[in-house]
Amino acid sequence: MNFIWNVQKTLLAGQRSFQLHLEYASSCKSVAIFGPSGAGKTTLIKMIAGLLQPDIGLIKIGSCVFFDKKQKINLKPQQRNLAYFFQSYSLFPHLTVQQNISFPLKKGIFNPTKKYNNLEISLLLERFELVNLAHQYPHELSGGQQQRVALARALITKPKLLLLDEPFSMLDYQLRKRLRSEVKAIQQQINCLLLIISHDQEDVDFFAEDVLILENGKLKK
Ligand SMILES: Nc1ncnc2c1ncn2[C@@H]1O[C@H](COP(=O)(O)OP(=O)(O)OP(=O)(O)O)[C@@H](O)[C@H]1O
Repeated sequence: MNFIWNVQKTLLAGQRSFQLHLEYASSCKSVAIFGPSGAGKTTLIKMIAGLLQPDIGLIKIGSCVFFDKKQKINLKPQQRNLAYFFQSYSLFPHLTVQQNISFPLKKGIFNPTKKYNNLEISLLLERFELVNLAHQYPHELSGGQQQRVALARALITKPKLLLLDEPFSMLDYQLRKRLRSEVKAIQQQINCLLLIISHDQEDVDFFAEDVLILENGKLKK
């Protein structure tokens, strides 16, 4: 199985409480999570990323147990070998496009230098149509250009799991189509699993071998 989880989580905000209980197992490589606003999609993906701890349960991705309450296993986000692209992605404002993309590769305390270059970065700049913007700073970019930089940054470490939360929302139709193909090609090349949250049916049709429909913290399907 590639994806296994059985998790429960209660979130409290004032008088409101949201209860999530999801059980799933699949040998698919790409799964889409679909559902109305507030259904629990981001909550689930945050638990998989290690940013939110389930109250009880188990999360196993590929051969790696990320979380197991009974066995007291809870890997840190950086131990999970994943990349998480989320809606309010933030680029480092003082770093250029190229430096932002290479940031996850940096070793030690220094930021990547502007001259830092390697083949992977050049390829990603090309694939995400960022070559001409390599030396610009985030505030000089449009929303869609920033989104592409954040996607390239997510992929540079060749993660085993790619978590995408509305990855193409800021892009126009044609660019969206091209980038879907690029992301899929990279996914196949680095052989990683993919979980994608999207309200766009075309994203779902393009990527997903299986679709999970969430409603009010439960699986609909
Ligand atoms: N930190 C929190 N504390 C309390 N409740 C929260 C917290 N985060 C989210 N919730 C609640 O949990 C529920 C699920 O939120 P979640 O962000 O997972 O939904 P979603 O399906 O991703 O929605 P959207 O499509 O709008 O992003 C919502 O009712 C939300 O108000």
